[in-house]
Amino acid sequence: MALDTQNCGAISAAWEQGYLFSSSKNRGTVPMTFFKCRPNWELQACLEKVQAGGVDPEVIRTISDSCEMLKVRDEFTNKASSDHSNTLAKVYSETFKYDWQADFDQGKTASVYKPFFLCGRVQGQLYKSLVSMQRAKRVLEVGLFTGYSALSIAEALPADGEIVSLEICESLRILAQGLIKDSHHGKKIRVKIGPALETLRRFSEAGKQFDMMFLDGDDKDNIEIVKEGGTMLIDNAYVMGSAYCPSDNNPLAHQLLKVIRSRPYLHRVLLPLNDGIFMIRRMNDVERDVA
Ligand SMILES: C[S@@+](CC[C@H](N)C(=O)[O-])C[C@H]1O[C@@H](n2cnc3c(N)ncnc32)[C@H](O)[C@@H]1O
Repeated sequence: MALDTQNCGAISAAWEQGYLFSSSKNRGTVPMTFFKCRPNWELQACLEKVQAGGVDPEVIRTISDSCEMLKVRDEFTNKASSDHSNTLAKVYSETFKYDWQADFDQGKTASVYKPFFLCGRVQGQLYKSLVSMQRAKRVLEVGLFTGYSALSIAEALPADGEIVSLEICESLRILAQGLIKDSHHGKKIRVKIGPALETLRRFSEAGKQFDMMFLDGDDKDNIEIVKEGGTMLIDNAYVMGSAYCPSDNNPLAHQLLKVIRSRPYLHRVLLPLNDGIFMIRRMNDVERDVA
C-alpha cells in the first residue's frame, strides 16, 4: 500500500478512500455517545429496519432494549467519570453546532468532517489521567481537530509543559485556538500545520523526543519519537470495526496490528474504549527485571 504524505497512516488513508463512514445511514440520528462504536450503529440501524418492516414485536422489543441498555451504559460511563472543564464543555458543544458542510464546501477540509471525530469526555479524561500518571512534560499529538484532546492533555501538564499538535488543516488551528482561548492551559498547546508524516520525519531526523505520543491511527510505530519510559497511544485501533469484523474487506484495517506485532520489543494493550485505543510501551519499561 502506498501512502502519500497527505496521509498520516491507515486511518487517514481509510478516510480518504471512504472506508470509515460508509456503513451507516443513521449516524445523524444516533446520540454521540452511542455511535462511538460501530456495533452500536449496526444495532441501531437494524432496529430502524425491523421497525419499518412489520417484524414480530418481541424481536423489536429485544433489539430496542439492547440499544437502550448500550445507550444507558454509555451515559452511565460518562457520568461516573470526572466531568470535563467548562472550556472542554464549550469545545465539545461548539464542535457539534459547527457547520462542517460549509467548511467542506469552501474547500477548507478534504471531506465533510464529523463532530464525533473528537475523542469525547471519557477518552479525554483517560488521556488526562494517563498524562498525569506518566508525569509527562512534553507530549506529541497527531490530529488537533477542534482541540478537545489537546486541551484534555494540556490540563494535566505542568505549567512549563507543552503539547505539540500536528494538524493538516489550517482553518482548524484558527477554530481550535478560538475555542480554547478562555483556558489558561491553552498556552501549553502548540500547533504545527502540515502533513503529519512529514513533520514526524523531521522530528525523528532532528532526534526530538516526547514523553508521550497520541496518534489518531497510524501504520508506523514511531516509537523512536517516544522517550525511554514513555508511552504511545493510538486511537481508532478498531478502524470502526473493520479491524476485527471478519466480513469487512478494508485492506488497510489490519495493518496497524501487523506492524506492532512484528516488533517484539513493544508491549501492547488494546483498550476497548470507543473505537479502541492501543497503549504501547517498550517491553523493557514494562517487564523491568528482564535479565
Ligand atoms: C479524529 S480527528 C482528531 C480528533 C482530536 N484528536 C480530538 O480528539 O479532539 C483527526 C484530525 O487529524 C487531521 N489529519 C488527518 N490527516 C492528517 C495528516 N496527514 N496530517 C496531520 N493531520 C491530519 C484531521 O484534519 C483531523 O482534524
